[in-house]
Amino acid sequence: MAKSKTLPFYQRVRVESRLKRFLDVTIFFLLISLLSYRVLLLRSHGFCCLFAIAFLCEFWFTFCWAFVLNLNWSPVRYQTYPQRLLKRVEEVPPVDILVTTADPVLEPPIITINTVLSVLAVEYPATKVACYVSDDGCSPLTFYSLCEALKFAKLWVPFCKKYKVQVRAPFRYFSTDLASNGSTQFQYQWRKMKDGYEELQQRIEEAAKTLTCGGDHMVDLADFTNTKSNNHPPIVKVIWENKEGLRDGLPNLVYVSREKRPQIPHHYKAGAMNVLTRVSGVMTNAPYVLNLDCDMFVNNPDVILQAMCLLLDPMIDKEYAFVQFPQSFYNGPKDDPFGNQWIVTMQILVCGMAGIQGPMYMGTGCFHRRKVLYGQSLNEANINEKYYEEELYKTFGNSKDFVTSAIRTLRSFGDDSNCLSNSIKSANEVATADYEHNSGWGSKVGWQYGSIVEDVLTGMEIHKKGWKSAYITPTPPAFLGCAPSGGPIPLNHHKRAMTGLLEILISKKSPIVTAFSDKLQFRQRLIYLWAYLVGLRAIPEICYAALPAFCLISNSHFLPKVQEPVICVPLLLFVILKLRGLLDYFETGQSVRAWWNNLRMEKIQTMSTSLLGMVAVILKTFGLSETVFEITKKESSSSSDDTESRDGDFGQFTFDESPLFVPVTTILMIQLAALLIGFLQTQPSIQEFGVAEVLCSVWLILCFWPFLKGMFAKGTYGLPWPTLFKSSAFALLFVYLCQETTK
Ligand SMILES: O=c1ccn([C@@H]2O[C@H](COP(=O)(O)OP(=O)(O)O[C@H]3O[C@H](CO)[C@@H](O)[C@H](O)[C@H]3O)[C@@H](O)[C@H]2O)c(=O)[nH]1
Ligand SMILES: [Mn+2]
Repeated sequence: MAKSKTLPFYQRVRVESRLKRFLDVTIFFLLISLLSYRVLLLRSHGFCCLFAIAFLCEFWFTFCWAFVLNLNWSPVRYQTYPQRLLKRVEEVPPVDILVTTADPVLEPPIITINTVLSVLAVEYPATKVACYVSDDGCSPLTFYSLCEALKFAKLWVPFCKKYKVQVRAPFRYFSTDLASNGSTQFQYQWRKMKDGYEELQQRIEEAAKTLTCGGDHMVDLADFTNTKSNNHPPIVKVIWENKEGLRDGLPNLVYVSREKRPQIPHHYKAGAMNVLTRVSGVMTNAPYVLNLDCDMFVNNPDVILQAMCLLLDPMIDKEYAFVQFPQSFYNGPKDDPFGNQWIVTMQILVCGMAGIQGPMYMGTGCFHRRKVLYGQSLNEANINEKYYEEELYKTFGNSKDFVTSAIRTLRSFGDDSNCLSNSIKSANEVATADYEHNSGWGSKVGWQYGSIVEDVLTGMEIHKKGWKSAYITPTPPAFLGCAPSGGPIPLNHHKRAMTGLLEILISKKSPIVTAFSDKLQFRQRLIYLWAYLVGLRAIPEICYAALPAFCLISNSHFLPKVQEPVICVPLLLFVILKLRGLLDYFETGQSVRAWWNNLRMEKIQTMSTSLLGMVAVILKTFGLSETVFEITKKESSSSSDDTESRDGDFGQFTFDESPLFVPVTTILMIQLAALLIGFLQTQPSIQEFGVAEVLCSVWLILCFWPFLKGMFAKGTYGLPWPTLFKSSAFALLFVYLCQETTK
């Protein structure tokens, strides 16, 4: 008995592998050897532009590998024990769950309400949960859907709790057939629920048609008359309040559409999160905040307890500022053809970060301590005298109610839930468009502005204060979202990330600039730098890809010839590097195919999205354009015909006229042209044949296979003419220049 009192709620387990360490170090030494070879060559042959470029690229690769080495060195995993927590903690703390949605077309409300339903049904006392939905689209359809979802929730939530349903997002739950082994009562209830959900779906579909022409609805939509998504007053509506305080009832549900005015910047998701933070602050003010994207439903109903194991452990030496769960996806196509299931990243790379100061904040599926979001540093135990009232108003804005709530938070006072309907007025006040004017929101407190990857930036600012973060990977996965399939969407998605990461690198908050004034751990700083530098790697990658082509066309070499012993170095490097990658895929139970798909997508992404991300940042720096948060289209694969069409074009690439496709098509054409020219030229003198260069070229063509197919396919599966035209122009120019320089 006494022993159970001292058992921790969680354990941090080191999971490093000797083999991987050995391979990582070997790769690093091979890279160094390659560099030394270049230096020797430059010394004996004198300066040569070709070798110099090769040297610079390889120097970059070595530099990056040092970061990777750091990342993979000491991974950890967390093991949680929720049962111990339940035994020892009498009253679990409240949590505010913040969900963002922004566009009823790109993010169909049926997806959002599934997330909301899964939130309302979590295994946690209903009195301790409040769900806030931010709607940046100011859409009556979203509001209507939420109201309808609430009616369904009154049946759904008790059903889930009674039968211990695992997946509590109805569209996923009903995507598998009824198991025949349940009791008859369960079977009856199951059918009833399924019918109820289908009706809900129908009502929303109908509303989508009629709302636009002003149909009559059971829900009061007066607030939405004469509103435009980018021009409207704040709308805060309590959809449900758990007035009686029933632990088994339904959690509070609040709809928030912050004020938008065309001339006032709204800072996209970061802005929406800050409004939600304030609205929830004046309403329920829970000490913990979980935020979810509208497509990330709760897949593991125990998730809050899991997080609490880390946040509440009495034996924690240093408090964790936030607890991040992995971003995982449902319904991923087999073998991850678009490389966006992130399995290795989530299961291996992030564990590497967890072994240092902690994972980055990934924007969704993360529990934050509210006081940390309010700017508290580690060891600054409670709000102290230095916070004069005046200063608080300066930081948090001019709402008395909000500042009062913030003081409670910063002083770690207990529960202070208000009656929701009484706080509507202050909620509207803090959701106005100019509320943040001249305040600390977006810089000192809350979600950070200045980059379209607000999450990484916000997390870094927290780490800079000396806080740690933790990472839990429970089975079944805590949250599941939808990953975009095929063609342009994942590339655009990636481009946005690249743009945002570069924005941080060149900003005032860059970890290089603040190196002497912040509390980032050295190795954690390297991790952030590595993430930001990824955005720059298009240049060395593209240059390196051009080298073999150049050599084939101009009949020269940048790699050792086959008969030279030193050829072993690049050869071994290549083989070990690929095997090392493969190891991670085997470890996470994936196939060789998945490894290959990810490998080639990474190549494709580097050369297209990183490049265009760089261009976007350069344009922003010169004030020529602004970076925009383009919302990713979410597929509602809830209906069965959707799944069929998905299977139909399974894994196929689709293209459009986006400039994103030009760089890769160009490089592909250059390789093809180079091989052709190379073979024609080397006929007479077999001696000069650059085997290594040919292999490089062929390897690239294999990586770009979907594009090669796209050059000959039709419709959306084919590369459009303008893209082909632009790319061939660039490729011809390259060939011409190569021949000119060797004349
Ligand atoms: O003006 C906006 C734009 C977006 N969103 C919401 O932001 C979320 C993420 O948008 P999405 O288009 O799905 O972006 P992703 O690239 O999938 O998001 C990843 O990258 C973002 C930026 O790094 C993170 O914030 C996300 O959590 C992370 O999932 C969605 O819920 C949107 O509704 C808003 O609320 N307001
Ligand atoms: Mn998303």
